[in-house]
Amino acid sequence: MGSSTKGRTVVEVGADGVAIITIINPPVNSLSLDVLYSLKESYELALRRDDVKAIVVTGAKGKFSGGFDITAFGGLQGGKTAALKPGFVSVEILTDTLEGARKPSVAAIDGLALGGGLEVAMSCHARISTSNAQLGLPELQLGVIPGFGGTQRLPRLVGLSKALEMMLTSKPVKGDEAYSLGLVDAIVSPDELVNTARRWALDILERKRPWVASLCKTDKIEPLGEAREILKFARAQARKQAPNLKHPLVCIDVVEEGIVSGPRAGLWKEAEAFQGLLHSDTCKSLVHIFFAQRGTSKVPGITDLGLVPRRINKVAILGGGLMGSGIATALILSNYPVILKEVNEKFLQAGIGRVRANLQSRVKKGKMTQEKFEKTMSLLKGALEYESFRDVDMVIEAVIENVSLKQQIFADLEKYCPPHCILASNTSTIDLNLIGQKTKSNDRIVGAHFFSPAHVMPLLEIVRTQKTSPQVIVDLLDVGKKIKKTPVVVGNCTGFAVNRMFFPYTQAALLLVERGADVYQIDRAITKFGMPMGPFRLCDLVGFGVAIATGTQFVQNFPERTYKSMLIPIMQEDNRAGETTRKGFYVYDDKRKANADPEIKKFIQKARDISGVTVDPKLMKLSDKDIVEMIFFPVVNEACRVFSEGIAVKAADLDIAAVMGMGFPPYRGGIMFWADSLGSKYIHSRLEAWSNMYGGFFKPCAYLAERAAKGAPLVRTLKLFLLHHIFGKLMVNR
Ligand SMILES: C[C@H](O)CC(=O)SCCNC(=O)CCNC(=O)[C@H](O)C(C)(C)COP(=O)(O)OP(=O)(O)OC[C@H]1O[C@@H](n2cnc3c(N)ncnc32)[C@H](O)[C@@H]1OP(=O)(O)O
Repeated sequence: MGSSTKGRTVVEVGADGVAIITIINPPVNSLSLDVLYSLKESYELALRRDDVKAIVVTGAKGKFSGGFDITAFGGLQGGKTAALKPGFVSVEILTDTLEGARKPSVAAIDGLALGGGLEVAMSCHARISTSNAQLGLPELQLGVIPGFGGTQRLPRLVGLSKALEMMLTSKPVKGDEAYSLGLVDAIVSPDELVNTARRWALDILERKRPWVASLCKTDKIEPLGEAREILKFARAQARKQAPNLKHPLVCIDVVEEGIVSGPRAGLWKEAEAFQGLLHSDTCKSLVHIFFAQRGTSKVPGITDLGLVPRRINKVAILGGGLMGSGIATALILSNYPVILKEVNEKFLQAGIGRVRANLQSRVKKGKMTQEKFEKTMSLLKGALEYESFRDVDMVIEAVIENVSLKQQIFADLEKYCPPHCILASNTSTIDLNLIGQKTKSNDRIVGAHFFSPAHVMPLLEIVRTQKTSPQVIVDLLDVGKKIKKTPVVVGNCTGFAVNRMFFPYTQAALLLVERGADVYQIDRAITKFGMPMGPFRLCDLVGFGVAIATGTQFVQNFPERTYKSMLIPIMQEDNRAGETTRKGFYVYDDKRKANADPEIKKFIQKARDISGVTVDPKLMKLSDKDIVEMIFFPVVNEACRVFSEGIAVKAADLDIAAVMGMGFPPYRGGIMFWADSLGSKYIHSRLEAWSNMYGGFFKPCAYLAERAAKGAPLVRTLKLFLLHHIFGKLMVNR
């Protein structure tokens, strides 16, 4: 491989006359431009050589291909890489060279065939797969559509409904399902894969098996009238599920073109649409999220030290409440033996019952067999004493947010757990230094902040103090990966990254309502923007008790920028505490459907009287855009503080924290990415103006002011940021 090339294919011709073309581009054999050119050359070579009778395409090291090289998107978008002629890959290489070849070819698929990878495989004349291989077209999760013929070939192989489902959900299918769908022609073990494929290719040549060009198949495509109905339904679903996204609709249009005007016309429409979507903001945002998510487990100064994660054989959890039982569920689901400790038998049984219910719901949904359920449950043991903690490697404390209780627990843990044991707390707000104050074990104390429900939500905030050892972080990152969480490593402060960024979200909403804005218009505007729910609906869901407890932490720690509204406490006094009491900002019917409640006007008036604020006519007729900005710019402001204080090392980590912890729409790229799309100057000027009108809550922080003054983006490159930090420290130390 030349030093400047990225990946290649190699050709090896066997004595049986079958040329094996292997894609080599670690780690996932992605299809870089170099790989694609090389694939074309390898095919041309195999077609030219008289000793080659048939062809097998496969991927090195048990992975067929993870699809088009996503790292190349940036270059194509920024014009640094010359744009490919539309149709160059889908028509010239895959259709004319591979599918149109006068020698048969078979794809031998192990590991994964995703996106462009599956599109290459579908251009071969047959596909052999292993049962565990993953096959899919997940391009829509990146804001584009399949661009190498997938929109045309997949419907012809598996039928329109299934193809649309696979593309619109981006969910791959396993080899076995692919076989039953007709996407692959046989399932074999990895050892037999290439040999079966080469035999299959020769059988095609000898007309013992059919020579199928997927693009010409018609048997799986529904008659036109029926197809139109399916497409209509898919469009309605896409509009409902993702009203802010255009590319799912483009995908459906492109599929339709192939059905109405023929696959060749479909290929051209696909090629043009792909080029257009590649340059969309949605694609740029989603590609950013793709890499940001993978970047969270790369922590400078921690994961680059060459430390190897230690084996965690057994975990203990303190507290079987909602959080503790959720964490226990997540751990046993990934085969960790768990001890769940409670203070008495009644609480213990309730905790174990919650874990059981979590697993049973998977059985009910058909996601788990009864046998697996029993096996998983057997990993959980209950305890009332610390005796069984003598051989645990990690403890996660998940008791109520009470500092002295936690201090006592950590002092006890130090006595009973082995000296190597990681002592983690699931606190969402309390300073970890305070929690560990009565111990000498601060190097192994760490925050493991899960989000509720812990066995479902994908984020794990790993909180390090200045004393937490890098080994402990590396260990916890590994556990996080094994239980399928996306970890974000952050520094220690009130609320850490997610809750700290999130607190202005509700605060801004309360401020606006007290000054005349409408509760329900705010929630509508925010959900239209793409949040799963608005701030008031969220308060109802979380419950007013929790909202008041966390709010108090922020009032105490950041008094200068906390908006002190009495609205929630006043409502709570009147026995409205959110969804659990069936009354909060909304009223809830038997089916838990939220309905607006005109009664809340009286509570708002009361809160207004206490704060002494008056209604501002301007805030009574805010546009949706104004609402989004007044709610989210304070969030951006806090994110800037979190970033500039070094609580998050990378701005991209905050993007992931916002998407996975707050439900910020990924297609807007996360909080900092979105802010930069609007510009620091604009955000600063808006905050400054509101700060003059409505007080310190909106005051832009120093970092935001500095970036705006320079007209610079909020996100500095990591290199510059680290230089700044190191240089700053040197200056302080002088
Ligand atoms: C024209 C075409 O139709 C357009 C396309 O093909 S677009 C691409 C479609 N393909 C995809 O969307 C697949 C994206 N990749 C994935 O879903 C997952 O990475 C995977 C299932 C392939 C592997 O998952 P997993 O084993 O958990 O490893 P994961 O950490 O995600 O990836 C391993 C590395 O491969 C990289 N990678 C994965 N897919 C890649 C791709 N298609 N291009 C470039 N790099 C890729 C990741 O960035 C990561 O790099 P890092 O180690 O430097 O962080």
